[in-house]
Amino acid sequence: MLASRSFSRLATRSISTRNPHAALARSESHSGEDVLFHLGLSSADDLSQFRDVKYFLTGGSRGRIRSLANKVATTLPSHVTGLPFGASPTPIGSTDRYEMYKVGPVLMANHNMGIPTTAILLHEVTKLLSLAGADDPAFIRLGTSGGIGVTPGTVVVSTQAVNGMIEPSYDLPILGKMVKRDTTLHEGLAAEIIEANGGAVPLERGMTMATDCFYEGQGRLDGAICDYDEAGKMEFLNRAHAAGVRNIEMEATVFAAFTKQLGIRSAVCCVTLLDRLKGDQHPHSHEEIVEWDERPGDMILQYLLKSEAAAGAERAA
Ligand SMILES: O=P(O)(O)O[C@@H]1C[C@H](O)[C@@H](CO)O1
Ligand SMILES: O=c1cc[nH]c(=O)[nH]1
Repeated sequence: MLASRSFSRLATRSISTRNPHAALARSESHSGEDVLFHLGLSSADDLSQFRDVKYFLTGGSRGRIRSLANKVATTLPSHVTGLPFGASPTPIGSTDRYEMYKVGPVLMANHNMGIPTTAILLHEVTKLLSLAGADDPAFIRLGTSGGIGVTPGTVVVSTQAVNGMIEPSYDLPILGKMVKRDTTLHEGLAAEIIEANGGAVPLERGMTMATDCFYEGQGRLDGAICDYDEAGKMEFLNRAHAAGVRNIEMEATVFAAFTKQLGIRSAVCCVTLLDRLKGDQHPHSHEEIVEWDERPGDMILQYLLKSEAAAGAERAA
């Protein structure tokens, strides 16, 4: 039995940006509107359809997000999605850089690969939801990763993100100075996701390392350039494991730091496609990889169902 208190959504607050110069920047745009350039939307559009967004789900691949949007549409009850039976979600805005869907209170978009494209999406989606006046939406990244000492197919629900130096920090050069930001994730949201999963998808808690390179940054020996050896790679991976890192991907630091800075509840849930202590190339079948790729999304569907049921019960009480 779920403690409905842990899923409570009654005490909410609007998502907000933190930029005292926003009005000035807007007055400089040729039409006076705030353009969300990569989403293909602007403050001049009717953004009221985003006011009810309670969850923003993102992951690298557009195919994963498209498939997730369809699953959300068929899994959540129609009084939540607002979609007629059999309707398929269609992309919103420009699909040139990102593909974005909205199904009832669930907004979904792919972020592509790596920190820079994820940062752009986070800025523009946060501005979008702030302009729309959305209340306290949770941001969740659903991705793939390389495990460290973890059985492939396991979803790691991150406790904290660390950078490629195994430090709990997102480092961004701003105005010629290195700015370091805290990468702590929201404990309560992770606990709700794990509780809702109820053991259906194999999961572990652990730190997630985000690197700026899939090959050298993750200590792979199979890139086009490699200036270290097997012993150096294993020393790095074992050091990361000893520090509590259980998987490696390429976005968790910016995701954690950005959301933490704006007080947005966030979680990172990435399935491990291989155990990096055993190799660098994906040794598993295409079918297994496809099935594992969907696991974080399937886990989050359970969370959405429980969270929406609790919200409905609270409204009725
Ligand atoms: O969400 P995805 O599966 O894209 O996350 C990981 C990290 C990189 O974006 C990519 C590398 O293969 O997969
Ligand atoms: O090893 C892996 C697998 C997926 N994504 C990564 O970043 N690394």
